[in-house]
Amino acid sequence: MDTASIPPFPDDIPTHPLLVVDYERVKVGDPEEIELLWTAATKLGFWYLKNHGVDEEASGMFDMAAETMALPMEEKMKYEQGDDGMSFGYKAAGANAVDASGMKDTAQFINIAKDDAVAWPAQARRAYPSTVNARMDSTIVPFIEKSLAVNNTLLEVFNDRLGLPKGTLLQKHLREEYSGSESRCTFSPPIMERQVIGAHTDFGSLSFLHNRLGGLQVFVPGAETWQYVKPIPGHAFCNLGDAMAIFSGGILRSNLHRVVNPPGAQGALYRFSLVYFTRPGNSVVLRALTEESPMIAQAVANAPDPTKYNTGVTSYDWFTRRIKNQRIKNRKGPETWMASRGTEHTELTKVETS
Ligand SMILES: O=C(O)CCC(=O)C(=O)O
Ligand SMILES: [Fe+2]
Repeated sequence: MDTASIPPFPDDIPTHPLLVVDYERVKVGDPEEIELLWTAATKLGFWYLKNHGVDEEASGMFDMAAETMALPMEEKMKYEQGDDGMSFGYKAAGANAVDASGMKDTAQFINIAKDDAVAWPAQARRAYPSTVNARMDSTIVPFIEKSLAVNNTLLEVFNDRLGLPKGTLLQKHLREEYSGSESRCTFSPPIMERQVIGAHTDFGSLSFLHNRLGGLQVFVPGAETWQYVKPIPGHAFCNLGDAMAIFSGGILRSNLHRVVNPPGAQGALYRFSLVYFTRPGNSVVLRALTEESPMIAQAVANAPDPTKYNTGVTSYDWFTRRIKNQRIKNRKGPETWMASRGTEHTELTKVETS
């Protein structure tokens, strides 16, 4: 998409402001910037990240997404992710529910496993359309490698601020271990009446999101309504997912968000978005790291429901359950949607059908 021709995000609709974190300053250990990141991560779990250095690779990924979405449907469906709870590959629009009533989503996805980028040119997890293979070397591997580096830097900051022994969080996100980590490109047509992606918290640890058009909304704790967050050129969005909320005993927030048709003049356009998701290794058990950090032990001791931080399941099980129960083909009734829920399940269930 020609970014210069994108109509501006309307200036007359309310948006939720996010803190702007400078990646370069975080990387060199600037204490003020780290404090800002910590505030963003503990209050809302969403922030802008500038100076991340991944814009060029992101731009290539948008091109790859356009090339892939333009393939004949029959070709794309050869790489469909299926109904067993795996998310790598292609997802057709309408394959997922967006709410308890079983309303269908409007987004197509092309998701590429971190494990396939690392193993390339060998295949680790699955095969992809020719448009993906053609850009593995030039675009996808560089995008995933850079995104991994950014997310790992942020994970190390959280590790230290949570009082965890050095390397504890990185150990749970080993490059060599298979995981649900992946890049995702989404593509959705201008449809006002339906949600693009239903309300959810992210399934893994850290999401690094590049948006050109609006449509992303957050449900701010204590607020009455969904609020747009505005894309700013050169700024990515970052947000934390369920695994970090659980590891930290709720100190870090995995906030609810959803995607609707972009507002204003942007609403007439087809929407692409791009995320890199860092998720824990498949074997990692999702539990609060109370033995590793007195701060986390304290947070769990003070939590209204400490049991929710001891899930008893691996990252693989958590992820598979959530993906699988979103699939329309697996739907039996509202209980299937409920079975797809993450850490927001207990506190914010009521907003999910709104
Ligand atoms: O497209 C977006 O703006 C966000 C996508 C998202 O929340 C997701 O894929 O988890
Ligand atoms: Fe998300």
